[in-house]
Amino acid sequence: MRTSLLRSVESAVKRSRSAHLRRSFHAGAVPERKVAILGAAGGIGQPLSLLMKLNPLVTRLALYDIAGTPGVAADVSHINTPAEVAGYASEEQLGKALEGSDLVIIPAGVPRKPGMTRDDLFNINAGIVKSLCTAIAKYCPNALVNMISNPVNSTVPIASEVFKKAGTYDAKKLFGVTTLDVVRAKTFYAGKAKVPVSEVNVPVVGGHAGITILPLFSQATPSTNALSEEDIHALTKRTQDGGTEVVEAKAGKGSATLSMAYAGAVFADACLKGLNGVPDIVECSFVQSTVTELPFFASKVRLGKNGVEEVLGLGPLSDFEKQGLENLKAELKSSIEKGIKFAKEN
Ligand SMILES: NC(=O)c1ccc[n+]([C@@H]2O[C@H](COP(=O)([O-])OP(=O)(O)OC[C@H]3O[C@@H](n4cnc5c(N)ncnc54)[C@H](O)[C@@H]3O)[C@@H](O)[C@H]2O)c1
Ligand SMILES: O=C(O)C[C@H](O)C(=O)O
Repeated sequence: MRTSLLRSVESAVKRSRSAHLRRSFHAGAVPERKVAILGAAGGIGQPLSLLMKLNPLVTRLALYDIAGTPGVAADVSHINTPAEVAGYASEEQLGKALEGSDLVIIPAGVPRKPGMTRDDLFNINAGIVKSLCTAIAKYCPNALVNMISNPVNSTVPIASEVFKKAGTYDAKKLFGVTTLDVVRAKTFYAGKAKVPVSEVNVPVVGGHAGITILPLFSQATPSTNALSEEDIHALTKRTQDGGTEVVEAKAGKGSATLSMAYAGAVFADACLKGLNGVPDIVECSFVQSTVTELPFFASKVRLGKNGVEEVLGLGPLSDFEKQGLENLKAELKSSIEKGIKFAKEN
């Protein structure tokens, strides 16, 4: 009788201890994180919402769009992962969607059709980004912002100006998402160099349009002697034209959505890990920078508890890359200035 009583007390104590350990582990090691996706019902937004619902670091997922959000939110919410999903479907609900967010991902805006440049999207997307960033400044001024909407070379400067005007700008928290360029460079390099794609790393610097996209294949790992100069030039061109390759293949039905959702989810996961204090999280991103004379530039960035912890330098460049760097500066400078001018005048 006594032994059975003792056993049941012991097991109750054990249960309570392990419940306590579980609670303190959740409270201490994995903080609650709210992620908002603006443009969640779009070509990128939908698969990105799915991928963020699968991310164990996300506690709450706010899906906002001007059309189609209830369906996407209901659909994604049925997936049996912990993140709680809520849909927000009109401008009046934008504040609720943003409140308490740690990370806001913006894939809102129009995509390219064949024959267009990313800059051709400026007239429509600049206004969309400006109004969304005005709301971010109001409702979640401390959130990290992952800008996907094109032209990234201009939308990131627009966001910085909107935040400056609102008095909330923190350069450490604003990121242009260029991860898709890295994803492409890794894939194309692995195919050509015949190395396992999962082991490949290639930094991509500069910006996110045409020749402003500069993959640094001289720093690619695993390194190889198997590639000729001609191969490197062709890989560079293919990476720079990767977006156009998809736009043409989709023949008027938009631009990259699935690979972009993957890239966006990879970058968002890196941001969340940085926020949670995971050390040595490094990704390329278009951020405020002193790496060159340009005020914004994509390079490797170390992510931390406040967003950007360190903007890393370019490392040694080949002569071909040095030339590419000089060639991209004029276009990137003018796209940055165009964004700043728009935000100052509107
Ligand atoms: N950074 C990159 O590497 C990268 C890659 C691919 C696409 N993009 C860009 O991402 C953007 C979206 O592409 P997509 O294929 O998903 O387009 P899409 O048209 O399929 O979806 C865009 C969504 O944005 C929504 N939207 C429009 N105005 C809005 C507003 N004010 N607030 C909230 N939502 C709004 C639309 O309703 C739509 O659901 C485009 O600008 C595209 O060029 C960037
Ligand atoms: O090419 C586009 O217009 C979309 C995006 O920027 C991409 O690189 O795929």
